[in-house]
Amino acid sequence: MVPDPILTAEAMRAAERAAFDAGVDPYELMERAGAAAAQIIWRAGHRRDVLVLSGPGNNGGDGFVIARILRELGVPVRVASLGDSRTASAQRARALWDGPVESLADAAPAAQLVDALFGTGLTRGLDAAVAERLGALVAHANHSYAIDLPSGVGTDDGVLLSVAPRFDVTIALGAFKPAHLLQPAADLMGRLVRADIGIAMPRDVHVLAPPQLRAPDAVAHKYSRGLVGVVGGSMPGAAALAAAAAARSGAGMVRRYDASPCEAGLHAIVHQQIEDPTVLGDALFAPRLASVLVGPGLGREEGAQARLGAVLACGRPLVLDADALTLLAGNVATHVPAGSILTPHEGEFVRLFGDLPGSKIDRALAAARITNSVMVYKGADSVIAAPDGRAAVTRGVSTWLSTAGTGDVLAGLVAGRLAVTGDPFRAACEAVWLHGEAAHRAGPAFVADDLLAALPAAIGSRL
Ligand SMILES: NC(=O)C1=CN([C@@H]2O[C@H](COP(=O)(O)OP(=O)(O)OC[C@H]3O[C@@H](n4cnc5c(N)ncnc54)[C@H](OP(=O)(O)O)[C@@H]3O)[C@@H](O)[C@H]2O)[C@@H](O)CC1
Ligand SMILES: [K+]
Repeated sequence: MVPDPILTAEAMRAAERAAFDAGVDPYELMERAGAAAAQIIWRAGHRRDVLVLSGPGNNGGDGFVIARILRELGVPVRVASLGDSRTASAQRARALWDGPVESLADAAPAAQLVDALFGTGLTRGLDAAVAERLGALVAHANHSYAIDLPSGVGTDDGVLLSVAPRFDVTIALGAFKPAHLLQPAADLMGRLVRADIGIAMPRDVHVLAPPQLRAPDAVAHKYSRGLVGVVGGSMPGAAALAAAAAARSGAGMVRRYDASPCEAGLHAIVHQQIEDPTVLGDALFAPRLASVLVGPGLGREEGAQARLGAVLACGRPLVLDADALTLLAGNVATHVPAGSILTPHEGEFVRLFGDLPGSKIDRALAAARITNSVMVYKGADSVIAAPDGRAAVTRGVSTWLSTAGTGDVLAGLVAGRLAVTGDPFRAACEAVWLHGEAAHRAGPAFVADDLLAALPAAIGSRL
């Protein structure tokens, strides 16, 4: 499956320039964008009156194309603008609109509202009066559509430059932009649709796509399918959740190494109680271990630090989560073996990497480069980033995942998929997708344990 690209405003302009260099007429691109958006609005099936708000740039130009096409389709359309159109393409689109143009301040509401005020060219927040008028017109409409982006959001980082309303539908032109996926802007998008405008684009940064998984082959055995080690510590519950997720990830076998006695858990999981970090280190040198997870339930006391040290020295592919990340603060650049996977949430990320500049995608990529490892930067808008510049961003993840233990389940899944695939970026992407899919299948108000039962079906859906 070809993943959906995510481009910054500058990368989008570069793709646009490349299309022009290849012979595409600049106005033709605006026609394509406007026509694609008009078709989406038309097909949404609401043919009641439309008010198109048109800004000074090319986003406003798209608005005039949309207005003209919808009117040709028989929809009653009015246009309100913020003033003159400033680009050649927008002026041409405006000239082809043969209806009146009202002022934004005076325009009466309509059943359908199209926001074509600002897109990727927005550099600062809207004037308060404009933002307020936009909000009022959206609130009045039964159906609202944002063209490319809701006016007021920062394209590249998803911050709100001014107050912006929530739309029913957002039509991303050409590519998704970071704001479509990153919070808080992502929350305003409503149903997010991408309109193809037929230009080539890089896909290093993309929306997390459903993975293509494989059933074990005929000669598979438990070791060839991947042996996962889960190193726990003083709190066995979190390690038990992680180990159970690893056991249902498609891996062949899971071994737990805890400091304390193990309470009853899955019989399929082998448990070893090892308190001495030297003995733990020796156990982890087992050549068959295809991945080792440490962090869930590790604790933060001195003994935990020693156990973490044994893991960092073991030479197996690592997944570092939870307490392991807290213990690594201050040493992350020097102590994390290259090729590991780190799974920080916001607080852990800041403790590890401080105040890195840029969007969440930029920060995840920078952290991946600093550690030469894959980053799973968790949240409502999780970003998976690799040191080579690839990144995948989640979309539409269940908000019910914000409950205790779901991070432990994800960490176990990541370790499991790492044991299966041997490829950190791919493993992280597969695990994050399966985790989100299991959450959808678990429905509302689930507990982390319920995700475990949903995992086999989530895997089955991608075979
Ligand atoms: N790239 C592509 O492939 C394609 C792109 N297309 C479309 O083009 C859109 C990008 O167009 P764009 O670059 O003209 O920017 P846009 O968002 O319309 O606004 C810029 C204007 O607003 C102004 N301005 C900025 N902030 C302001 C504020 N707060 N309050 C007031 N004014 C403000 C700014 O002026 P200045 O900052 O200089 O004052 C400038 O005049 C993109 O989102 C998509 O819809 C498609 O047509 C075809 C394919
Ligand atoms: K817009």
